[in-house]
Amino acid sequence: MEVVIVQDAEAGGELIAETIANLLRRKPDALLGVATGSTPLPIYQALTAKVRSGALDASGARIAQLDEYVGLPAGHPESYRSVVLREVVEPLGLTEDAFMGPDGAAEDVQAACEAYDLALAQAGGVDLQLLGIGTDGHIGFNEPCSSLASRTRIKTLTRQTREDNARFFDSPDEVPHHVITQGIGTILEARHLVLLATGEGKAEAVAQTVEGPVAAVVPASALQLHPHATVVVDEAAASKLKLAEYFRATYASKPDWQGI
Ligand SMILES: N[C@@H]1[C@@H](O)[C@H](O)[C@@H](COP(=O)(O)O)O[C@@H]1O
Repeated sequence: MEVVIVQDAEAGGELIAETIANLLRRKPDALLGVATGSTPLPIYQALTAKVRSGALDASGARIAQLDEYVGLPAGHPESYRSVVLREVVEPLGLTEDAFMGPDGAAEDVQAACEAYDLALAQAGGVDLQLLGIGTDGHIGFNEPCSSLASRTRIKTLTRQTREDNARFFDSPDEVPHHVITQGIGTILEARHLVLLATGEGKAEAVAQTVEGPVAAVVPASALQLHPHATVVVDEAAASKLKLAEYFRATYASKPDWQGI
C-alpha cells in the first residue's frame, strides 16, 4: 500500500485526476469505478477542467458505480445513479451509454447484484476504482464486519452512516436503511484502488486502515491485501498516522514518472 500525504483536498483531487488522465491516455476506454460523497468532488472537478481545457480526451471513458441506495424513487436527485450522472458523466461530456450501475429499484435485488458483478467482469473489470471512506471505516457501503470476500449484495446501513449521509436529504428519516454495494471481494478485483480521505473526521479510520490489522471491523483495511492500492490523505486525515514522516519521505523520493 502506498500512502501519499497532500496539503489539502484540492491537491489530492488534482493528483488523482492526473493519475486518471494518465490512465486514459494509455487506455482511452478505461473503466473507472467512481465513488460518491463529498470527498471525491475535487477529483471530478479537476478531471472536468482537464477535459474542458483540451488537456484530456475522456470521450472513450467508461464509468461504473460503486454502490446505490435501495428504495429511492427512480430519478431521485440523491440516488447514486443521479449523483454520478450529475457529478461525473455529464461534466466529462459522456452519455448514459458510458455508464453502468446496479439497479436499486429492482424487484429481485439479489439478482440485480449478481447481474452487476457479471456486468463488471464482462466489461473487462474495473481499471481504477476510486474510494472514499466512512467515519466507521466503510468502503462503498460495506459496513463494519462485512466479509472481506463479499460480492455485490444488499446491506443494512448503520445508524452512524445514516446520520453521516442525512445532510444530503431533506430529513434524516428519508435516508434509506438498505443499499446495494459492490462487495469487498468485488472491489479488490479492480486493477488499481485509490482511496481519498480528507478532514480530521477521517483521521481515526485512516489510521486503522493503514496501520491497523486487516480486519472486517475496519472494511477499508482490506486494501492492505491489494497489490496496487494508493491511499491519498490530506494533512488533517493523516494526523493520526504514526508513520506519517516515513510516508512523506518515501513519496518525496519517488521519481516523478512513477506517478501513483
Ligand atoms: N457510500 C458512500 C461512500 O462511498 C463514501 O466513501 C462515504 C463517505 O462520504 P464522504 O466523502 O461524503 O465523507 O459516504 C457514503 O457512505
